[in-house]
Amino acid sequence: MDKANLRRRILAARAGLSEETLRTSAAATRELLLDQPWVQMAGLVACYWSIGTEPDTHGLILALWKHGATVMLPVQRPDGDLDWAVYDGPDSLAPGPYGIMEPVDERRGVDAIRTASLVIVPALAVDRSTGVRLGRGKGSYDRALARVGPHTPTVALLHEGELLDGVPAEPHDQRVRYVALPGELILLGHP
Ligand SMILES: Nc1nc2c(c(=O)[nH]1)N(C=O)[C@@H](CNc1ccc(C(=O)N[C@@H](CCC(=O)O)C(=O)O)cc1)CN2
Ligand SMILES: Nc1ncnc2c1ncn2[C@@H]1O[C@H](COP(=O)(O)OP(=O)(O)OP(=O)(O)O)[C@@H](O)[C@H]1O
Repeated sequence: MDKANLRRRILAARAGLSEETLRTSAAATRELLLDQPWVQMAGLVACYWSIGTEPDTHGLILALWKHGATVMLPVQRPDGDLDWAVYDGPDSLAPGPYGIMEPVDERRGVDAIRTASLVIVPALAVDRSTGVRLGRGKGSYDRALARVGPHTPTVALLHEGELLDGVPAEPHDQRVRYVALPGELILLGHP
């Protein structure tokens, strides 16, 4: 299946998830991540402000922030690349492109992600054997993840059924090291 069809298939499946499933999945993923020492110890976390049927991050972000971590969220640039700005509580956000909430804080630049100690990204699917990530098709996270060093943990949040045996990959496609499913955190074994 090509990328466009796979995206459509996954978005259609997500559209069928109940509010209840979205809520319980988010809680399970949040607790699982917050239980990891390497998550608890991360001082600067790059995350995303979830929308619609994406794996929900709002509770996770609030918990990380309350715990004392600095959380950066993407700020969409017109060229498709991602700038970064710091979350400072629920009142620090305003709607940006695609209706996604973005921090009003100063922009830290596209390279700010290099300094994160933990990177949590949205994905529509991840390849179980290679870690290759399928995104929304704008290449934004391919550019952002290309700046992240090999020792920084990268985690894609997925719903059940989105960790696949085979995702179409092109040379520019970036991989993630972990996937977090509701109730299951998986360290992918790719080199
Ligand atoms: N929450 C979130 N923030 C993000 C991304 C993302 O995928 N999710 N991005 C990743 O690059 C960037 C924004 N790029 C985006 C590109 C396309 C669509 C998009 O196709 N949206 C659908 C509706 C989404 C839904 O409800 O599931 C649309 O507009 O029809 C969204 C964001 C940066 N911030
Ligand atoms: N490093 C890069 N610099 C500029 N453009 C890029 C880069 N990486 C990918 N692109 C472009 O982005 C477009 C979309 O790529 P692709 O379909 O692989 O996105 P994706 O990985 O699914 O989505 P995303 O990265 O936004 O989550 C492609 O046309 C690709 O050429």
